[in-house]
Amino acid sequence: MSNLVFENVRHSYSRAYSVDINHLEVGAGKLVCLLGPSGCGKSTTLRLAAGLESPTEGKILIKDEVMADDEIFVGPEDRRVGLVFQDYALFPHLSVQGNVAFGLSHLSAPERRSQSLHMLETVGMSDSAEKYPHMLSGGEQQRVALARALAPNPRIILMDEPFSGLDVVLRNHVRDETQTLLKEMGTTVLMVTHDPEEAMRMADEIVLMQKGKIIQQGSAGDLYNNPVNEFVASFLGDVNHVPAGRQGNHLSTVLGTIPVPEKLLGKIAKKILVRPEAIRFVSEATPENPVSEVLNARNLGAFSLVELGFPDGSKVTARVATLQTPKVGESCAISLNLDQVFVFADEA
Ligand SMILES: Nc1ncnc2c1ncn2[C@@H]1O[C@H](COP(=O)(O)OP(=O)(O)OP(=O)(O)O)[C@@H](O)[C@H]1O
Repeated sequence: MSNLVFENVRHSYSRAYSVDINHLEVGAGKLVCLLGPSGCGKSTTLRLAAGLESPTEGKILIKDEVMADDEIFVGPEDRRVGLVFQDYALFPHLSVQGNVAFGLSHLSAPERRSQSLHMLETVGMSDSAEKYPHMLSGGEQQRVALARALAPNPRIILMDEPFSGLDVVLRNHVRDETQTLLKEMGTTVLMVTHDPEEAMRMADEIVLMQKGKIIQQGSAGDLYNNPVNEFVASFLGDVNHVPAGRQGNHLSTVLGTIPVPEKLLGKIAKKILVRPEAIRFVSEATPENPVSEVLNARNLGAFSLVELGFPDGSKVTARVATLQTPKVGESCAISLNLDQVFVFADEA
């Protein structure tokens, strides 16, 4: 069962499509992240799901009920969705409890109070029920915003960059806590983020967008380990761009020779993309394990980034466990873990 479905949904603010999605599904109980660079259409997709924008074409369903198509448009107040925005949008003149009770107007006054207190307890904020939003920290306001969104028992929670107002230390803590809570409650979530690490940390599924379109959808592992193109490979993590020359069914590079993937036989590929962790140090140099010189090594705690130079003047960055960090000036033979090396056909 999917809680949210987009079918051939297009939307434009002016002439070009800001969103052009053939198919998007958010399964019940899943936490799905819309990820992509600024302006790629993430927030518009979320606003379409919320009913804050209406599609130019296509169909949007929530729990199999049509929310928008050529004839029907269900407004945001009737969609039974919960919204959490970047700035939390709490009402400053209402107490914390009043904020959470706001969306429960269908209940009697005592029921509203007990339901809102229950939600505050769930997010660990019941001690602050009588406080006002300005008396809370950013992380606490975020929790109240989440309680307010969850209180009416929505069919899906829509979150737009919900952690971007928090400082780095608090952000990691609050997002882990939020994810645990949402999972415990079995809530279905569609969340916007521009931060790949946040998406990989939180999402069951990532939907990576570019220029209004979905480029790839899958688990963090799918996108990181099997990117469909250079954009996906580079967006999810660092890659070295290494020039390559074709020799029959092989590509020859300063890092060694690798077989051309079957799907690219007959196509042109002038470089390979190599994740820093694909480069390993080996004890002996061979034609397949070329020698490099360590130009620089930065210790980042558990691992180090090591800059390697080659006789033709090219450089790459390797990521290795700090305990295995070589010394600057040392010569090291390297090998490649081909699972973290990507080759794509050149775009014409
Ligand atoms: N109200 C608007 N009027 C006209 N164009 C808009 C409006 N809102 C967004 N756009 C345009 O639509 C496209 C998609 O914008 P959207 O805000 O959905 O992207 P986004 O991926 O959420 O970006 P960001 O990460 O910067 O918030 C962009 O080209 C943007 O300039």
